[in-house]
Amino acid sequence: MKLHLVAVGRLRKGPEKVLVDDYLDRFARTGRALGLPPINLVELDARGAGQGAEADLIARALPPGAAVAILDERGRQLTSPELARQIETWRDQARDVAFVIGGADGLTDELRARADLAISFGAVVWPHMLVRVMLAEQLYRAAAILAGAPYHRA
Ligand SMILES: C[S@@+](CC[C@H](N)C(=O)[O-])C[C@H]1O[C@@H](n2cnc3c(N)ncnc32)[C@H](O)[C@@H]1O
Repeated sequence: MKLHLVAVGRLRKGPEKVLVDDYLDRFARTGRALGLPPINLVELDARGAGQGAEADLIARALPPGAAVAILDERGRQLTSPELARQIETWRDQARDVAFVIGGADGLTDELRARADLAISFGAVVWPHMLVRVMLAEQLYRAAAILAGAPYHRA
């Protein structure tokens, strides 16, 4: 299994980068004992070329055969344990997974149609850099749930 986080835009030095790096480090440490690999962050820079150019970059970044989990406000609002179980299922199937976060222009209908899962963090639209932070935290939380660690207390 390989895990990829495919995101439009480059995160510069700043609070969001500190948080993303921290949660991805924690995921790597907690996931090791669970057979979960570190998350490979793929940053795509379309330099404001628009949704079509971003879609092309995303399509090229998706490993063949990988399950595609897009972040989309119109998607499903999973509980954290549900996300953890989904990741466990992909791990048990030895399935590669690509989590995809769009840029300012969002994701295309084509990508929405081909996605295996669309994850929503609520009906409101969040800035993509904050979605990256929230996803990194939820992935770490998922690993903590699977490990039975006390981080998740709900
Ligand atoms: C600024 S938003 C793009 C908004 C764009 N106007 C649209 O209609 O999709 C950038 C990216 O953040 C993610 N995103 C924003 N809000 C979200 C939410 N509530 N749940 C999940 N992902 C979200 C999506 O991947 C989106 O493509």
